[in-house]
Amino acid sequence: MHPPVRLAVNGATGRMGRALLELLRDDSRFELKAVITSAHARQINTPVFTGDDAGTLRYSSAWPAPGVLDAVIDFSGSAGLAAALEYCETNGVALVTGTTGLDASLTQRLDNAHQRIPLLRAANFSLGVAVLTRLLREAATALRDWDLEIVEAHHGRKEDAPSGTALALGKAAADARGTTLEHDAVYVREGLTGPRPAGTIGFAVVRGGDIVGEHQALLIGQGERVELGHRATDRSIFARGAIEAAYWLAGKPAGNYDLDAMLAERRAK
Ligand SMILES: NC(=O)C1=CN([C@@H]2O[C@H](COP(=O)(O)OP(=O)(O)OC[C@H]3O[C@@H](n4cnc5c(N)ncnc54)[C@H](OP(=O)(O)O)[C@@H]3O)[C@@H](O)[C@H]2O)C=CC1
Ligand SMILES: O=C(O)C1=N[C@H](C(=O)O)C[C@H](O)C1
Repeated sequence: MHPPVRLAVNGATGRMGRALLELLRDDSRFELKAVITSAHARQINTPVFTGDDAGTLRYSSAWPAPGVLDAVIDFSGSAGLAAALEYCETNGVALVTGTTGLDASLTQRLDNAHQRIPLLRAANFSLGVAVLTRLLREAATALRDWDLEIVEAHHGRKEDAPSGTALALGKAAADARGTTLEHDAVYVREGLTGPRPAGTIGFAVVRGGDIVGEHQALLIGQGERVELGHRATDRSIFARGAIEAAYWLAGKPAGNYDLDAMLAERRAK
C-alpha cells in the first residue's frame, strides 16, 4: 500500500471535473491537493465540498508550488491542457489527460512529453470502448474490403467533432488495414459526387441534448453488415477510468502509457 497519491484535477468545474470530484471525495487512495479551473469560472475561491467533512479545499486557477503533486487528471480544453502539461513537465508530475479536439502543435508537445514525465492519454476512458477498439481492429482486418463508417453522437455542448473516440476508432481500423486517416478519412460528403471511393473511412456526427457519448462502427458489405457499438449512459465511467489510470501511473518512470497497458498489467495480476 503506497501513501496517498497527491492529486490535482484540472477542468474541475466542467462536466467531467464534477464527475471526478464526486468519486474522489471518498477515495482514500488520493489526497486532493488542488482543484483547478479557468480564471473566469464563477466558482473560483469557493469551497469545493460542503458538509461536515468538507475540508478547506477551494477552486483555483493557480497551480500549486513545486513538490506538492504526484499526478494531475485533466479534462479541460486546449488552453487548460497546455497549462497542465507545462506544469507537469516543469515539476516532473504524472499527467493523465482525456481532453480531445487538440491541434497539431499541442499534439506534438504531448508526443514529446514522454521524455520528461509519465503521460497517459486516452480519447475514451471507458472499459467498453477499450474492448470495442480491439473488436474493430479484428473486424477491419478480417473484412478488409468492406466499407467502414463511424457514427458518433454526443450532447449539444460538445466543442469538437468528430469526437476523439471516433477518430481513435478510425485510426485503429486504418492501422489494422495498413493505411492512415490522413489518406483515407472522409469527414464531409457535401459537394462530393460519384460512388463511394473504395477503402475510405467515413465519419458522421450527431449532436443534441444530453447524450453522454455513443459510437458505432459499421462494416458494410454486399448483402450483409457488421455493426459494433458502444453507448455511455453515465460519464462516471470515464471518471472512474481516469482515476484508476492516475493511481496506476503515479510514480512510474517517464514514458508514454496507455489504457491497454494498464488493463493488461491488471489482468496479469
Ligand atoms: N477521454 C474521455 O474519456 C473523455 C473526454 N472528454 C473530453 O474532456 C474535455 C472536457 O469535457 P467536459 O468536461 O464535457 O467539458 P466542460 O466544458 O464541461 O468542462 C471543461 C472545464 O475546463 C475548464 N477550463 C477552461 N479553460 C481552462 C483552463 N485554462 N484551465 C483549467 N480549466 C479550464 C472550463 O471552465 P469554464 O467553463 O469556466 O471555461 C470547464 O470547467 C473535452 O475535450 C471532452 O471531449 C469528455 C468526456 C470523456
Ligand atoms: O465530450 C464528451 O462528452 C466526450 N468526449 C470524448 C470524445 O471526444 O470521444 C469521449 C466521450 O465520448 C465523451
